[in-house]
Amino acid sequence: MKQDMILILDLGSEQNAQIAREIRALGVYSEIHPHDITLAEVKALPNVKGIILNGGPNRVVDGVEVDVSRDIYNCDVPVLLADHKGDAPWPADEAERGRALSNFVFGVCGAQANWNMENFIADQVELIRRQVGDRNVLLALSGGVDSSVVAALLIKAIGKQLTCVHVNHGLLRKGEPEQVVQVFRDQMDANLIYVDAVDRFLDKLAGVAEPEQKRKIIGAEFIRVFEEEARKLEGIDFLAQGTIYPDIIESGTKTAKAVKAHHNVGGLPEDLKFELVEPLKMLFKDEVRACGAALGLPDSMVYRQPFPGPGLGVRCLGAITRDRLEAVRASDAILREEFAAAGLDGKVWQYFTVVPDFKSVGVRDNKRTFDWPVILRAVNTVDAMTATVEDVPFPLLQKITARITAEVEGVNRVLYDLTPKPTGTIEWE
Ligand SMILES: Nc1ncnc2c1ncn2[C@@H]1O[C@H](COP(=O)(O)OP(=O)(O)OP(=O)(O)O)[C@@H](O)[C@H]1O
Repeated sequence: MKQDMILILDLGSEQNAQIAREIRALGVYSEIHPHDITLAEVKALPNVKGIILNGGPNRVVDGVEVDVSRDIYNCDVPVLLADHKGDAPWPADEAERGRALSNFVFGVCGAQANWNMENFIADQVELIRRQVGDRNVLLALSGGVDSSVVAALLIKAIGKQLTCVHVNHGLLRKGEPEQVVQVFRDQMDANLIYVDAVDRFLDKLAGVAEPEQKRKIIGAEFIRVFEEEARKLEGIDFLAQGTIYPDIIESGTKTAKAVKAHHNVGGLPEDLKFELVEPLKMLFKDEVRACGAALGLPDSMVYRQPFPGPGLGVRCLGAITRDRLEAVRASDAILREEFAAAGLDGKVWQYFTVVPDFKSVGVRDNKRTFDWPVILRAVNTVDAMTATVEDVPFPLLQKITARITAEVEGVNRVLYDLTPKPTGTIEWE
């Protein structure tokens, strides 16, 4: 490993991830570990230059104040105890906090600012080669940021020892399956299995209107398709996954409550046993994007907005029909094009279209129409717990309306969803 490290030991702070990110922003690598790590485990970590004992409101667990083992205080690297008995231990002002961190990291610990993507990629390539040897790895490649960056990293490390499986379930956005094939098969010369499962998914979903039921069918069918492909292959020992650092932090440290189990290609049958390769598990999302860009993935893949697992399936409200699904896909493509042309694509957190399962009366070329509406949604959020509606310029809304009603078959109206979260959720289903 090439980079110096500042270790954050979790003594119940709610700012562990934030402090780690801010230290990394100074160019120094930082990892969060639980408070009961042993001195031997600390010593086994590479290049630890300093330790922050990060106390906070969750320090008292079941009436007992948690602490690290005594010998960590006497460790041969500087130890900073950030705990002011219940107060926020770090300055609230970002610049002041930056100065405090910089003083400890560089002034006290003498760490080098050598955390960068080039070194990270070089380290990971070495680690992946060491873990995998001459064996083979399987990856479910959605074309989303996380699995795409894992794919690019593994292609660099082990080339054709990686097999990627991309499942086109018919619920992807316009151009996405084509882009996966073009980037990974054509440009990166990867082993890519492209599975056209469109009919299979849409047949299974036919007539199913209940949102949770739709999500379950999509999830279960995905596992089934992926499992079938995995069984056709021989000599695969590893499964690569796009687990990222927030997935791990959110699965719970010993002081914080577990937020959620981290998701991945879970649900594979017991007899399909793989060892996991998770090269992004120490990266925050912005670092995953930087890694993807450094590996040469196109911006449209690396900086794409978040997209729900069940894809367009939850934006084609109620029971999915092929014609309404096409209306969602075509209107979504127009919205994305117009937002990009107006420079809103890098600014608005998430924007998409929804097609409900009812029609309204309209008029076109002096003739009565009876068609669907398209609902536009554009929201901003920091943590996805709350969201505000983007104040889209009215002329742009009018232009998008004109294009959608002219170009998308079966649509005669366009609506803008003005609802923040709460009371609406970001997605409609
Ligand atoms: N259509 C698909 N084809 C192949 N693999 C898929 C597909 N959809 C999902 N996956 C796999 O399931 C994982 C979890 O999917 P999810 O939709 O929750 O995305 P995610 O965690 O945001 O990851 P990503 O950014 O890679 O899409 C993906 O990382 C990928 O490995």
